Amino acid sequence: TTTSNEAQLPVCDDDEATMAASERSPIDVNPPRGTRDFPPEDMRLRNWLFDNFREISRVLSFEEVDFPVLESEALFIRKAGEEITQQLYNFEDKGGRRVVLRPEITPSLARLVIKQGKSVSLPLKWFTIGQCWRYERMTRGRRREHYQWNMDIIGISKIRAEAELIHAIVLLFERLGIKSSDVGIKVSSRKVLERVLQLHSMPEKLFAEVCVIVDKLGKVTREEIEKDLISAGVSTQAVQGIVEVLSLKSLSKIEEFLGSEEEAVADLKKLFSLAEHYGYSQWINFDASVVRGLAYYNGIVFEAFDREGKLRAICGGGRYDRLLSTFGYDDIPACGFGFGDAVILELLKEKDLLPDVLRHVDDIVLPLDEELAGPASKIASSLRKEGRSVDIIEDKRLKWVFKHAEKINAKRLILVGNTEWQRGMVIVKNLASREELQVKIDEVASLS
Ligand SMILES: Nc1ccc(Br)nc1
Repeated sequence: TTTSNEAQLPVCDDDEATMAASERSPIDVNPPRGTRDFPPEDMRLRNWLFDNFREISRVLSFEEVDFPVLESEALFIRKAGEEITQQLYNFEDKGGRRVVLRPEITPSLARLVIKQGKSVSLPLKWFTIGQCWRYERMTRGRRREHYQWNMDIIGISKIRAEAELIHAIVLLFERLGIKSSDVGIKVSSRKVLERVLQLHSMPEKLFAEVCVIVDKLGKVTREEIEKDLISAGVSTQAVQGIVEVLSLKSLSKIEEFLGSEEEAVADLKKLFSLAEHYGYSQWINFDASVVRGLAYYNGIVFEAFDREGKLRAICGGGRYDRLLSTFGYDDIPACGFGFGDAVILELLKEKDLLPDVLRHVDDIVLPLDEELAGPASKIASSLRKEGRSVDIIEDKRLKWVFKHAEKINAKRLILVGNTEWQRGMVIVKNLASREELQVKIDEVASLS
């Protein structure tokens, strides 16, 4: 009851709970717009892909790290007009802090490198697989989250770092059955563009914004790109210089254009030479139009693409030697890549390379009567302690159990029956050979 000066309390949980289900308006059971659920069959495929990411990270001797999906918005405030910063999933938390669901991993990794400071010895080779977010108006109906495998090398200024990262990507493709005839990796260096701007006396501060604009090549018209460059303050001569250099189709043409002393040329020659020794030359090719869309790259950049040109970039990355100073700290040379979980699966589907990731269980334990629930538990427990996966089934007819066993690819069916139990035995049915044995209870677990 309430006195006159007490506000009428809202309907309390009990009332809500006692309301008949039919009176509640049903909640929407779909996940939030642009996000995905992973039911078992999708989760098995995702785990299969991530296990491959982990295996390549292992053979490259990278260490796994992780970061919060929630980050300070300050980590991603950049002025270069990147799509990624224009689509921040940002908000103010209950403490009034400006936070984001991270759109990428690299800034978090840089933050941890800074935080760990002198306590870690360089070089660092870190990897992670993490969910990244963007808030895009759903007009385009694109996803708002995806998982990215990130590999980063911190503290190596030599081209070895880029060569190692590309090796990881190539090994991953080969491990998944993808061939160099299916996929290529375009390689260039932002130092090419940087030099063109210098030759046209363009201010250094325009560099990042120019790269972000030029990255739209192939996505928007050339006219739009030229217009954006002009409005960013690039002179018409510099725009022509950019257009000319981006159309050069070979490293030798770049060398002719910039001169063989250019750092960009030396870097790229070194990378292609190392590629020969790694044995992955057939996977990479120079393409001056590759700049990638992140503001902080300053050197070699690369991206993998399907040669049929049906899909978006499969992965991409590059050198970012000057990221840490944008956070107010001393720079440390770094490079890395991000590899999303979506395009690769589209490619594998296209190439009919998706695996059959079926559910597998070792044993089904079936008590044949109610009062055998305990004995069945004892059997299951002993099997599980031996590391066998066990599915205890109750209240199901044998016909259903055999169907279920086939669906989950069970190896054995263990029937716990009264008569046998009284004699200290159970029935073990090998579902592949159909062989049936009576086995002593304490020998079931050791029987493989
Ligand atoms: N950066 C980013 C985040 C989320 C998705 Br989906 N795509 C790109």
